[in-house]
Amino acid sequence: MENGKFLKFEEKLLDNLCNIAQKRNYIKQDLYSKYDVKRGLRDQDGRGVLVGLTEIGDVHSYILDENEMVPVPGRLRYRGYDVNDLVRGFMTDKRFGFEEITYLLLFGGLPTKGELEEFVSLLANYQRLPEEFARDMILKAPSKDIMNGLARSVLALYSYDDNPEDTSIRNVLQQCLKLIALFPSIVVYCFQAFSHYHGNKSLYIHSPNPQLSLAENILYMLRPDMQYTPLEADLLDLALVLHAEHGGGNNSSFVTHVVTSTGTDTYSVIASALGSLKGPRHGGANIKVIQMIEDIKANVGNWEDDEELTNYLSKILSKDTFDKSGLIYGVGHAIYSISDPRALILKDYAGKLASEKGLSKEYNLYASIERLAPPLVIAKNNLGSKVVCANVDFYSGFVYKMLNIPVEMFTPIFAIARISGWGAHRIEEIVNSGKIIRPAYKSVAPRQQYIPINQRNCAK
Ligand SMILES: CC(=O)SCCNC(=O)CCNC(=O)[C@H](O)C(C)(C)COP(=O)(O)OP(=O)(O)OC[C@H]1O[C@@H](n2cnc3c(N)ncnc32)[C@H](O)[C@@H]1OP(=O)(O)O
Ligand SMILES: O=C([O-])CC(=O)C(=O)O
Repeated sequence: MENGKFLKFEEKLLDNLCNIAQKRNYIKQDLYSKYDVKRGLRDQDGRGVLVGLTEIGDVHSYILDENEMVPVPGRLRYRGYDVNDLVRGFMTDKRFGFEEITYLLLFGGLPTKGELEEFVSLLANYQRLPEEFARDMILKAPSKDIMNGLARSVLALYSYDDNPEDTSIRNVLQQCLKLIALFPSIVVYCFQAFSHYHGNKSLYIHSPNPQLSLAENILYMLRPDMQYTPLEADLLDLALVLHAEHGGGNNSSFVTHVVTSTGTDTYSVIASALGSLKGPRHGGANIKVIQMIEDIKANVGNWEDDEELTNYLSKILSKDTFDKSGLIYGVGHAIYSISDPRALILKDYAGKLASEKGLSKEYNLYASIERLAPPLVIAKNNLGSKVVCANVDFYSGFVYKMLNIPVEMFTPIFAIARISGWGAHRIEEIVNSGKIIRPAYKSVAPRQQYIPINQRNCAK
């Protein structure tokens, strides 16, 4: 078929197939309650269905009072340590925290000074990509999406591993450590390829510097002149620590457990987790928040007017504007209610940086949305007495923006952090050699008699 004709035929056929797919895949919504399906793996009261045990991360958001859930300010613990205490610890001592927290997540205890030094030097030795990897796997097929480039690179690393299928703890640990060390270079090179081939900018490929922390290396490789300030490196390090882990039930860590439970290799597992994190309802929300704020700035005449802002937020919720998903990004959380402790920390730094950089008006816009959006989300979704708050993705992008980090890097930075948690969860799943994860789906399709092809009617 000639090209023009094919395009018309294709368009009509796809429209038709799309209608059929929509209609034939629809399941009557009342069947979910009839069969007591735990949609989204949630119980009636919104709590997640208990599907596993972990010692890695603990997310706390309510207490039970006479069997009633009472919301409390959110707490996050890594291996039993409160994240606020961990952050205070390394920031007071003026050292970088991400490597130490990675050690804690993987090995279950805080390292001594000597243990940390050995661990840091191991990571530094793992941070160089295989010879020609950047040229062959990243620069030759630049992706418009850095998460896509990252996942593709992770899968490609399988081919450079002499022992990719070995799922012994020793081998998996080494694979995870190598990936943790390599993620900054892969992400930055994917970004450089994107900005050169899709943005017409000069191409910079700086090798990582083994003397620098992981956070410093991101900035060092990202910047054409390799320069960054201590404050920029400290804040990026803090952000990495805050994003490193969130229990076994968050979508990407659960994916890590699910895919690990099949017995597959580390590269397949981490690529799957990356696919999960990229989603706008999960880690991809940090990019969406920035786009949403730009959209609000362009469409709301006076951001300081609560009424005007509320009207626009309502239009976002009713799918009339912005990306028409009906979501106010950066708001709401599967577990937190009154507050997400990470959002509180990031908000604090966002406020300080904004006043230094003359961006207080924009900071106030964020703060207004944080105040105005929750009641609107609650009303729109009939959530009754539920409490909704800003999540980690709400202020993180604003902080990155003030550190001059490009928006395309936001979710990949989340991945650079969260791979520490994924590595720990993969090892925990293997050590405890769980069953293959395989929940049930009830079939609600009516039984059908086979119809020979010449007696069938067209789909309507
Ligand atoms: C790192 C992270 O993953 S943090 C989360 C990042 N994601 C976002 O910021 C996207 C915006 N927020 C959301 O979509 C949701 O709050 C989620 C996905 C984070 C959590 O969703 P749930 O666990 O379903 O939360 P919850 O039970 O409180 O939600 C109840 C209802 O309110 C809706 N809702 C919750 N938050 C929002 C929001 N910000 N905007 C619009 N609707 C919302 C949910 O979609 C859900 O509707 P449904 O019952 O029709 O599915
Ligand atoms: O726990 C969740 O559902 C989402 C998540 O990963 C986080 O907030 O860091």
